Amino acid sequence: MPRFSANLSMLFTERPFLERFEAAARAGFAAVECQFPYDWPADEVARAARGAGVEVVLFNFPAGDWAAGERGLGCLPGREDEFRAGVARALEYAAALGCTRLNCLAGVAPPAADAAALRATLIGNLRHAVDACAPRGIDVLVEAINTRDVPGFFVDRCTLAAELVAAAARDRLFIQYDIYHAQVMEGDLARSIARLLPHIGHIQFADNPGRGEPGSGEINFPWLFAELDRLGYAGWVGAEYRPRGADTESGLGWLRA
Ligand SMILES: O=C(O)[C@H](O)C(=O)CO
Ligand SMILES: [Mg+2]
Repeated sequence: MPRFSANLSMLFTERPFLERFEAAARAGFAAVECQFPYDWPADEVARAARGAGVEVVLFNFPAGDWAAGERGLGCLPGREDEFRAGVARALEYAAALGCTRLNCLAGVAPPAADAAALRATLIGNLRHAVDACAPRGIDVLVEAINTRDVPGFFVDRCTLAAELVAAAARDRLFIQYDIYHAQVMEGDLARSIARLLPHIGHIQFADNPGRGEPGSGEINFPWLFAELDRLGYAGWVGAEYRPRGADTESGLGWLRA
């Protein structure tokens, strides 16, 4: 069985953020991740994780003005200083939390932007992030997000994420393979995971359609989880879905199974 982590930005949201760590531990998770911890002081987040006895395995670099529709700064020309400040902030949280993986969201391509300029900006930012993170023992990830949910997201396929990882040419830079986004955009999950496996540093999942828990849609998760074992994937697999019921616990049948 893969090693599962609970994404606390989507699971256990029936509780305040700092209480979700304990809830995840009680439900059987040894590890948690989140999208953005920055609304809470790093020492309070660290205390919650320590108190619950869970490892914090992943979160994202700051991603710009979320309320205004921004979904990452990685590919945005002219925003490099802000991206770098975000890397520094993420590193402070990572140190407090003992977290060794940080995910870069590329962002939404501005209308009529030059794709070559966006790509060059993203590669430069990924190199900067790795150069800042690797000496601290932290891996950097880049994730593909589907453009049905986030129209215009620059890195829309895992194949593109893989190309960017190769182009940036840095050790400790990996793909964050989100099974939900990959199913929407590319399908053929097992073959694609097998092909990209040496470059995958973290996996996340939700079912499709609806981004619900395993069993709510079309993906055969028992088979796919067994396949991750068969392929020898040893990293974390993050549950990043919207629970269907009012409480997260009632939708954890897939974990018990
Ligand atoms: O939406 C996703 O799949 C990402 O993992 C994320 O953290 C964006 O908020
Ligand atoms: Mg994801």
